[in-house]
Amino acid sequence: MAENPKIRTPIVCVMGHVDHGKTSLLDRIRGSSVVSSEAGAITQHIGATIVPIEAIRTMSGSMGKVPINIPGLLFIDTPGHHAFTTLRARGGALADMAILVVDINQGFQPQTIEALQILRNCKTPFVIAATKIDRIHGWRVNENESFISSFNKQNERVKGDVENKTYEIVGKLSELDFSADRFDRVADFQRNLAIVPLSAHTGEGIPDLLLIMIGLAQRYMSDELKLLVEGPGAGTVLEVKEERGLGTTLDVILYDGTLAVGDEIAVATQVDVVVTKVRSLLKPRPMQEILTEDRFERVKSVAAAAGIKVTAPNLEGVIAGSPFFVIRGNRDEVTEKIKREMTEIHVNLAEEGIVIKADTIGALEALCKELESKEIGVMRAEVGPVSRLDLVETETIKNPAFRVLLSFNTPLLPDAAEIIKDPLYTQVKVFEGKVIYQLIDQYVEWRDEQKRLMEKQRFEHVVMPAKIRLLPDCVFRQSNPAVVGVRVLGGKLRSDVNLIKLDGKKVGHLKTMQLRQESIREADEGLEVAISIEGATVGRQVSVGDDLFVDIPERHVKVLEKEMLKTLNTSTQEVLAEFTAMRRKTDPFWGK
Ligand SMILES: Nc1nc2c(ncn2[C@@H]2O[C@H](COP(=O)(O)OP(=O)(O)OP(=O)(O)O)[C@@H](O)[C@H]2O)c(=O)[nH]1
Repeated sequence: MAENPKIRTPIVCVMGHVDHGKTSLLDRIRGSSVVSSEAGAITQHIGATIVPIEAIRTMSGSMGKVPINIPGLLFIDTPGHHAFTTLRARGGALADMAILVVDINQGFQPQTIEALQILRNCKTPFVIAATKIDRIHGWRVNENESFISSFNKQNERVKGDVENKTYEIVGKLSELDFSADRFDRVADFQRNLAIVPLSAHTGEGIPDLLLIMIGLAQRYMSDELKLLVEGPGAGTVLEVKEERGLGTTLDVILYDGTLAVGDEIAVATQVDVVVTKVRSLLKPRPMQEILTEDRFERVKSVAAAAGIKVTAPNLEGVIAGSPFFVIRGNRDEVTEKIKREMTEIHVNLAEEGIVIKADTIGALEALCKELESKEIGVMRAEVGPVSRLDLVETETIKNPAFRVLLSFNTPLLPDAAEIIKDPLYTQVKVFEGKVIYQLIDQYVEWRDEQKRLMEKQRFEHVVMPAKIRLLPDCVFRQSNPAVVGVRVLGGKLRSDVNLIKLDGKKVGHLKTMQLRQESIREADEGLEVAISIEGATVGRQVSVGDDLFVDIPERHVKVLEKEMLKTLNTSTQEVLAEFTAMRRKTDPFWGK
């Protein structure tokens, strides 16, 4: 038995990219724990597997000599970050710790990064399981051995391969600001992530993984794991299931206190809180009794941490992820608490920002936190599918960059899907996705592109600096309008601008521009073009050989100097400097 029974079993969730081996790892851990325990020592659970400390000690042989006061580890059987974000306790993740599975041969994938972000935001301690080492070319299997012992038996090439692949993972993690190393080289587990190379198929490295998890829990989490065995049960609904002959049942992970038959309990439905009485508590039958009629074994009570099936009246409509509390004379307090947990997201909403919708409160919070870390404000965050009303409300957001709805893992209702097809109905931009960071990337890419387009439009209307010289023998018409040949000395000459002399005196309005009889809108430095000037007569306001500036309004100079300077070529920058120097001779603050 555990030396200190007051610490409860830490709850562990396995996460990682599709097909990287989450289920295989869980199966292996389950299988090995059955094999390593004395018959009957294993307690069966619903929706979860408890690996008792004795099993971990047996598996790890001499490695497991360290004093341990944690009763074991409880693995949630459903892997993935959806489970992680849906299963909540006290406004945070239900899982106390996590294992992030990374296929050592494939390295990081989109969902690996997403899981990392979720874990970082939830401040959940975790370990990296670098799986499938048995697939490394030339690997010699040493079934169920510790990683180090099996690694030392490999040839140099294989060793080098493992090292390189591990370093690739270290490198990727460092890009994401995590400091990590192979577990046996980590001195401070609070600062550095441990990477445990292992194989779910051969069991190599599994003892190391379990020991590291135990070590982490007992060194850094003892406070959080203090158990109130005597208190009323608190848990999270893992699944709502119809069972033959039993009706609607709840699979519950109890993380605190005790739960007994006859207890009054409170759980949430989509719209309300249900208070009901526990009819029975069920555990799966041990393997050897599987043939008996009843698939479940009835128990009178359970203490945390445990996975248990609960039957009771009125459970229809209860939702997975709901809080589960035993009521002991504090009914109102408990129902209020559940209502709060179901609706309250622990994030800061911004005054100006986008709208987000997600399938669960946990997912909503994860998305919100990630957006916050990227300094993207969220004005409204809600659980549920995207409705027409959501779009109508998003439409009222003034800033077009925020007139956006991110829909994470939740469907668009038909009426909403209908109107987003037609830009006449709604200008709301909707992004849908199942991977948080990809969803955010899509939005950011769109937003930056919109910004570029808007800037481009604005900049197109800015009068560009240019300096020109009237060429000799090129006066085609004296006046009304004057038509003359000019050379662009610098900058960018565009039509429809006012021309002035170098001392600021007005000349006239450059109306049109031609190059070899073709109308053009723009001429760069060095070009010789014919221009028409309204309001000027050659010989009066201007003469052949004169140099002229394009007159730039003061507020355009501000935009040019403050926002566009980097986009201007050297020649244009030089003309701008010359022009502003002329203006600032009489007014040093002109255009500033
Ligand atoms: N050789 C080898 N194959 C493995 C190992 N772990 C998993 N696999 C294989 O990899 C594939 C995917 O493994 P799963 O455990 O189903 O992966 P998963 O991450 O649970 O997949 P999803 O639930 O679809 O996200 C299966 O074909 C497994 O047999 C391992 O350690 N070694």
